[in-house]
Amino acid sequence: MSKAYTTEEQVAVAAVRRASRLTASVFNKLVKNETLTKGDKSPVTVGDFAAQAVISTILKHAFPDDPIVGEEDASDLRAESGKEMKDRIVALANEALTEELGLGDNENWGIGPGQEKTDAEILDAIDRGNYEGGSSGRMWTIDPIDGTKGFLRGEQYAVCVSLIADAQVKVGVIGCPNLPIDPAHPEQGTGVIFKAVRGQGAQQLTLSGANPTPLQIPPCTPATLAFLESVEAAHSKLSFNERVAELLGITRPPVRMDSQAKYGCLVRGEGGAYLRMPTGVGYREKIWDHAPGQILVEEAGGIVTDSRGEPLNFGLGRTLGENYGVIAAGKDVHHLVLGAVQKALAEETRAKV
Ligand SMILES: Nc1ncnc2c1ncn2[C@@H]1O[C@H](COP(=O)(O)O)[C@@H](OP(=O)(O)O)[C@H]1O
Ligand SMILES: [Mg+2]
Repeated sequence: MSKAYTTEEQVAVAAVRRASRLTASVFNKLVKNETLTKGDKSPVTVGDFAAQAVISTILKHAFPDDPIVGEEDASDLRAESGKEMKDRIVALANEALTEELGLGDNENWGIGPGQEKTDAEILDAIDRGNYEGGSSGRMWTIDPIDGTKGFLRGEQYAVCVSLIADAQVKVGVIGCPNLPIDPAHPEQGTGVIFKAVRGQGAQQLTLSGANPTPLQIPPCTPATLAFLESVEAAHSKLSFNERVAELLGITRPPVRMDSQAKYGCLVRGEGGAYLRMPTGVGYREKIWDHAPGQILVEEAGGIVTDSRGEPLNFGLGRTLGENYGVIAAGKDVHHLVLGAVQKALAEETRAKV
């Protein structure tokens, strides 16, 4: 019997590779040349839209009936005022879709030489990401540039795709163009793809699709643990992480990094636990920010829960619902981190009364 989700995995990897190459070229062509101190986010916007167009086009050709939950929508680009940006996006998306890459590509997926799309097709592809999500059936998630702040700083960001069926993540692919292939060997360069299929394990590849390496979270204790956490204090309550570290006797400083590259580093053993607690502004976590990471960690032998110890619920719509935070870690430390998180939460509650 053939393995489940083989085509889905191949399509998701092909889509993430092309979109990752596109984002790296947007950075080199646009971000480096534009004055970001003015707060001009247009390069990232162009990159986001074009990368979502590429992934969504590929998914539509391969799986025409599957709905998509994507971060972006094209309404601004359809207005006359969005024309210049739209033209840039269509050009970038077509460049990425038609590039000759070989390695697992397939003309039935709408990619390769001669596969240019019209403006309307590119805009429609972006808008296919408007699905509202839900607890039954298949759906894909796309986060074309996760960690936009990291992308603009030239640091970590990730191109993320997942397949969810009946609220369970089945396939997850995370492309990290700026992540070292092997931190112990910087001369090998950067550009990593993490992938996982339910029941079939997790692997790392290079962005060019080479050197598939199985991933298993290595053993860890509080003595060797460092928290992986956001760079942005607005995304995660970093002072809370400090208290949890204190309760666990953790002495290593946290590793701060943008995007779902944190999940990738966790499964490679660079850290030990990813802790993301809400900052209290009522923000709801988006499913595309955690679905690929969740399956990656679980398939590498780890556990992902919220601060109640409950699994993340991908069946509630575009968000994970009420925000109880995210704790991802190897089996040997997850319960310790969860216990310390609950203790720190109880302290906060006592301090309030
Ligand atoms: N107040 C908030 N709390 C938690 N996450 C938030 C947030 N505001 C934005 N985010 C999410 O945090 C993601 C980045 O996470 P990280 O800090 O781990 O890099 C953003 O993804 P995008 O960059 O794709 O928009 C965005 O979805
Ligand atoms: Mg994101």
